[in-house]
Amino acid sequence: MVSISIRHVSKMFTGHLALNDVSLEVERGELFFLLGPSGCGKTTLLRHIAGFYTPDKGQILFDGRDVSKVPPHQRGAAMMFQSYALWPHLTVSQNVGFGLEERKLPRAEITQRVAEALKLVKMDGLGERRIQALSGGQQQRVALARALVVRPSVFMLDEPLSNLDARLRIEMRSEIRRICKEFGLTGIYVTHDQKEALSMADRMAVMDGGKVAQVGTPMQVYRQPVNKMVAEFIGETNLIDGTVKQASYRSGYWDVETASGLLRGRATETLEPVAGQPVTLSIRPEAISFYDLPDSPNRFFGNLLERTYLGEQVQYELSTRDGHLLRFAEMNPREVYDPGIEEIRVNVSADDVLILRR
Ligand SMILES: Nc1ncnc2c1ncn2[C@@H]1O[C@H](COP(=O)(O)OP(=O)(O)OP(=O)(O)O)[C@@H](O)[C@H]1O
Repeated sequence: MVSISIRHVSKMFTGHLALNDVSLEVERGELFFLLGPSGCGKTTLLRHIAGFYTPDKGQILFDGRDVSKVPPHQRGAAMMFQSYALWPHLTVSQNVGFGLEERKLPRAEITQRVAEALKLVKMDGLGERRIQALSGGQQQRVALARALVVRPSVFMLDEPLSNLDARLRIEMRSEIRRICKEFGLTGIYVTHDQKEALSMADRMAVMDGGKVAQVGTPMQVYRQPVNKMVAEFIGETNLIDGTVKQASYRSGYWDVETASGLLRGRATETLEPVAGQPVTLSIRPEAISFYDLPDSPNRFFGNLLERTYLGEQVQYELSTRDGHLLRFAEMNPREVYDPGIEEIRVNVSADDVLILRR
């Protein structure tokens, strides 16, 4: 188990700044996610940690030791790619044991460690199978075993689940997390799938344009996004522009003038609003309800445009009086409302109206 420090790392690719002064601290044994839209620099950062790239500026430290110029195979890190990169002509055991053969370990130890790794990923008994004779999910487990068999101190995963179907992806999320925790691995996991990150991460960094926009636990990032980009990227949200009018009688809450009238919201930890400040309000769809909410001054009136029934929830679109489109969701719906209904009123608690810097 090692801790990883990334200190002021920048990387330029042919006139394009792929990483712009990135600093992060990853704790020992932590499963840390790098998340963000395509091209934001996630893979480039992961490759720096793995040692495939050297930073133009800054340092990467493992347990306080500068490894910026240490080659990949001397960093004690293992990497798992989206494309598994298994050898189709070898058996499962041969694939898993390949790294140990290269290190010239004794035969008996290789056999024992391969068997252990296969057991860990629930593939025991399938060691003699050819790779072609495996399902996508099983191939994924073999790739996992192959990465873990060398007992890495840092485990890096680059979109490891993107080739799996939806059901397997969900199953493998908890499997990978279990294995990382059982092994006590420091894991760095790259994905653009926010559900994967929210469900698996101890902490995450949301990246944008080569910079770190926010670092936090899944709940911190979801509940306290620092800006519009993070609020929109992590989960769905409704954004409404407005101007801060005054502090409300409850401390931490503010009244904001918007085209939909006066709305009351709470400021995030990183924002101390002042009267007259232009802000954006973020309201999650699941926070909006048909029902009156206690202590809620926030109401929207409009016509129901769309309805999507999804079983555990029903999603609606409301066209508000002032011409906004408001998306909202009722969880565990016992009844549904038809599109076309006019003059509907929906409510949202001040706790769920987040005031963000504009
Ligand atoms: N070897 C390279 N040479 C030149 N430009 C590169 C190279 N690798 C990445 N880039 C550029 O650097 C930026 C960051 O790329 P990177 O692959 O890190 O993004 P990403 O966040 O992992 O995206 P994705 O989710 O699409 O994989 C992109 O603009 C990309 O085109």
